[in-house]
Amino acid sequence: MDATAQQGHDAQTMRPARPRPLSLTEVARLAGAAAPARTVDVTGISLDSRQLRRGDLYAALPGARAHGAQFAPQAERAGAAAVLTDAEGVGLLERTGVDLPVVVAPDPRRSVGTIAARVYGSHPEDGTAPVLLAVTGTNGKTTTTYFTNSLLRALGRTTGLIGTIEILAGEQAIPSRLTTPEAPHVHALLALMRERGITAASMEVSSHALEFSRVDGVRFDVAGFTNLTQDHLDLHGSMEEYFSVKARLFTPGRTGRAVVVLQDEDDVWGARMAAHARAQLGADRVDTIALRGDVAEDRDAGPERHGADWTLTALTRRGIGHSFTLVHRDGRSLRVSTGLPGDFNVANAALAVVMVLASGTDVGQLQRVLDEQDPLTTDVPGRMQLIGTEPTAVVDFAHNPDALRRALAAVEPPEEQGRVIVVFGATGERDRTKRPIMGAVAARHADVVIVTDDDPHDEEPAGIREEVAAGARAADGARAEEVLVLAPRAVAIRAAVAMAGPGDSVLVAGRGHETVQEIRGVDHPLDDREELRAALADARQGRREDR
Ligand SMILES: CC(=O)N[C@H]1[C@@H](OP(=O)(O)OP(=O)(O)OC[C@H]2O[C@@H](n3ccc(=O)[nH]c3=O)[C@H](O)[C@@H]2O)O[C@H](CO)[C@@H](O)[C@@H]1O[C@H](C)C(=O)N[C@@H](C)C(=O)N[C@H](CCC(=O)O)C(=O)O
Ligand SMILES: Nc1ncnc2c1ncn2[C@@H]1O[C@H](COP(=O)(O)OP(=O)(O)OP(=O)(O)O)[C@@H](O)[C@H]1O
Repeated sequence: MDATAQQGHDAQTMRPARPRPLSLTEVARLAGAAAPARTVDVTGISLDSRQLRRGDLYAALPGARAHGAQFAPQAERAGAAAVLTDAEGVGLLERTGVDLPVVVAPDPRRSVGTIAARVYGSHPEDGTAPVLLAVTGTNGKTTTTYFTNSLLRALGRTTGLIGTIEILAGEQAIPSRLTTPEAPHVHALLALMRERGITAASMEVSSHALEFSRVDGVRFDVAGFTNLTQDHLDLHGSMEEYFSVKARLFTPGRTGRAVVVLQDEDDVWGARMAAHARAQLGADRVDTIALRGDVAEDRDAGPERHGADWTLTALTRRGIGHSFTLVHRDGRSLRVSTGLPGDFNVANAALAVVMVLASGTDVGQLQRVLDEQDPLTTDVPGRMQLIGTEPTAVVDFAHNPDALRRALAAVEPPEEQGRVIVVFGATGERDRTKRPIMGAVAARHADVVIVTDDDPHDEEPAGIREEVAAGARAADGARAEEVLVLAPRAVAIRAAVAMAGPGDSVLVAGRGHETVQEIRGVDHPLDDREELRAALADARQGRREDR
């Protein structure tokens, strides 16, 4: 076992075995700062004193709660070789009495990625870095990266993955903390992947990552866009700003090619992202996928409504999933199927296929792999995960209005033979505006709405539940007969199962693969899949005893 593997199960500690020492003078140059009075070589970079290793550059950055310079004494004790900070940080450093060489840059966060790329050698010039695929968008990033990972493996590649659920940089899977890790970890992981012989990697890129420079210095081969719907307005303020942050990924410094999904004729964001990508990268470096034929007919309607390169046709149900054909306007076509339920997984599967093609795969080879290995029928933990039948019981990660609407549609019993019962809540201290909207979506698409807790964080849980339930009660055109408010979550799940008949569907939404619920800084073990499984088993047992 090598040193990095011995560090255990935390992605934050994973580093390549052979960093490339970098002088502080070079650090200053990369940061656009004056040369330091004292120079020294650094062999790593960290923006967290708790994860710092001997010889690292400590990037002391301003944050929402604190300024990193406050933690410089801890960084010094951990063996920091130097500090990179801003003007405010210098003042704080002086008060701490830390005696390390310092580089002062106007906006140091913006140079962390470039410095990390150099010191870890994540993008060597000899072209031996893994082929890198990025997926961004409000929903579907995790699923699409699981799909690209599975396709690339089926094609014989040794693959890596960075995303919300886990990080794969070799044999071990490491649970993730963030959808996209901080820039030092991203570059360390990419360099480590190369050392371990990984030839292709898929990565989720969140809007937080783009806003906080977590993927600066990363050059992707192909970037994919799933969709843009309401979420994270607490960070971005407006949909326009949210779009412009996502659009940063589709620029020449960050990606070679782009693949953009066009949902339907009303999908302004997809059409705008395609136009933006074409303007930035050149039309021949962008592929669009129209999920419906009528979108493709817009080909000559101007840059905003540029028609699609690929059109999805012949969509049919296959088990609980779908099969379909992707047809290129030059006549090429691919038959694709996925065993994952939901129309949105058709979109995710199509995006994954076109991204893998765009990364340089031959159509014939890809078709063979699709036919022979069924790579798009792969498990994605907590995404439309079927826990039981009779009633159909599903755990899904839907935690915003669009995802919830689509997940509810996907669990609809055939021909109105049963009811839909949904259990969900909303996260505390995040986008409050989506709470009543999610309540209304649930009331319009489910027969019974059970509002409960998600991760309240430091917010009062009852208040969050009430905001969601108020939206459900006030919804126009509501289908729900009942809106119940029940907590804790395990009790809400049991109540849903207790009222479900064999032909009904129970959807437990919002937490997917998560295994702890955070309330006032304390993590409480909670896994929706286990709770639902246990509730179903008890209900079965109860029925047996009643007989
Ligand atoms: C809004 C946001 O992204 N915040 C991240 C950010 O926090 P911050 O800069 O405000 O940090 P702070 O606590 O004020 O501390 C300031 C600085 O001191 C450092 N520090 C702090 C304490 C200490 O003992 N030593 C130390 O060095 C911190 O590393 C930081 O650089 O930097 C921290 C350190 O890297 C992150 O942990 C933290 O993510 C928080 C936990 C978070 O929850 N982020 C979420 C919202 C997020 O990024 N989510 C997206 C996906 C969203 C989605 O699609 O659903 C993601 O990509 O995961
Ligand atoms: N293409 C899509 N369009 C709309 N909703 C989707 C799509 N794909 C998945 N979903 C819904 O969104 C939920 C989250 O899916 P997934 O984890 O793949 O997305 P994500 O973008 O990675 O989300 P997050 O960043 O919050 O983890 C799913 O559980 C499902 O309900």
